[in-house]
Amino acid sequence: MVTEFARNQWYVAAYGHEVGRRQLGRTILNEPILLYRTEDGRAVAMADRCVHRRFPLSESPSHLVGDRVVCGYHGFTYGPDGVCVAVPAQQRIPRTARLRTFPVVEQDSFVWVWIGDREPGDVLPPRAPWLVSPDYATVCGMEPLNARYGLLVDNLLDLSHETYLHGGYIGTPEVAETPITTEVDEDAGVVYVSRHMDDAACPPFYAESTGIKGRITRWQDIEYHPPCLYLLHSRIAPVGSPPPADDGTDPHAFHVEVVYAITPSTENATYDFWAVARDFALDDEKVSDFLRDSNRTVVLQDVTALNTLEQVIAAEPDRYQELSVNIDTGGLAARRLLARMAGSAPAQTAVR
Ligand SMILES: NC(=O)c1ccc[n+]([C@@H]2O[C@H](COP(=O)([O-])OP(=O)(O)OC[C@H]3O[C@@H](n4cnc5c(N)ncnc54)[C@H](O)[C@@H]3O)[C@@H](O)[C@H]2O)c1
Ligand SMILES: O=C(O)c1ccc(O)c(O)c1
Ligand code: FES
Ligand SMILES: [Fe+2]
Repeated sequence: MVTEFARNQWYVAAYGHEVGRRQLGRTILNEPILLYRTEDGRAVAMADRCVHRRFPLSESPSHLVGDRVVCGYHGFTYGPDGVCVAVPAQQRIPRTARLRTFPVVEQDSFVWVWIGDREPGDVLPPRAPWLVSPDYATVCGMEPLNARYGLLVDNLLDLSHETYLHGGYIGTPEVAETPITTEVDEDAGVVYVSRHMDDAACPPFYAESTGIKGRITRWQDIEYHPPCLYLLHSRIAPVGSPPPADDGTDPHAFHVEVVYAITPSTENATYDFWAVARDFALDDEKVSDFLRDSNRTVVLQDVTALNTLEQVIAAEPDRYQELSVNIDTGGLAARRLLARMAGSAPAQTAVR
């Protein structure tokens, strides 16, 4: 699986609601990053290391004064552009006293940062509009993973694991039993994996939230925008319901957009951002509470499994042998695109 990082890409650093008038520290692609919001509401990102003696500016007693951040060790003070504006006991400020800043885009409830040695230019992060749409109700969270990000990519691109890891929540026998189709849009660099189950058991995650009592038609349409954004268009309808109409309306079905942002922190740590947006029961707080708790449990089941796998793989000699089968085609396509983005040849593994 993939461990090299794709640089010159957008990565989710935080939810917008996490970035405010107190400093937040996140490490992304091994870069310690300080995040905070200026008094006029702009999210800023800069190196989380004082140029003087490396004290972290996200850690107390470092603190904000207006839009400036004051280092908590000897008082070096920096503006939101990273430039040092004051050092203790002298007027002269060395020209080199400045923090590297990172381009920031706030979009679809995420704070995205650009990590690389080039500027993003007009490249924007991929979209997840449901998370801020009035036509959807969204619950979200983030779990830190003590595992390399490629393990989470593999996990999310192959949902057959739901039958085994997530029984009683989102898994049923039909998920692992139903074959998938995989397509890659090479130009856009997007991987599509679809699994359409015509007649399946309805897992509690959907039975409780939609109120459906019997068996269902269940579509899982994955759209992975490497490196960071994963979308699962989930369509649930009572078995035998009509498909979406030609004009795109789909009144007989329930739709859930399951969004993950996979942000590598270090070689063996990852931020696992998750969000579940639904187009039904919009004002029902009980449904929101249920989906939030249920999805957090699902995420923690994956976190536990992937943390275990990380220990196993970290202890294995390099070039250990994997065996891939049909369910892995999406994950292998993702690895190929990620390796291309990271500028390295993908490790070959034949699908048998
Ligand atoms: N899925 C693929 O294999 C594939 C391949 C290439 C390009 N694309 C492009 O990706 C995008 C999505 O493709 P797709 O095949 O998933 O789209 P689709 O229109 O076939 O719908 C599939 C998914 O979209 C959701 N959906 C359908 N009607 C909806 C409605 N009225 N409201 C809310 N959700 C609804 C359902 O959850 C369903 O799982 C499209 O722009 C398509 O052109 C998809
Ligand atoms: O397949 C699903 O429906 C589904 C729902 C919630 C998740 O967090 C997920 O990973 C998959
Ligand atoms: S380490 Fe920041 S002022 Fe000394
Ligand atoms: Fe999972």
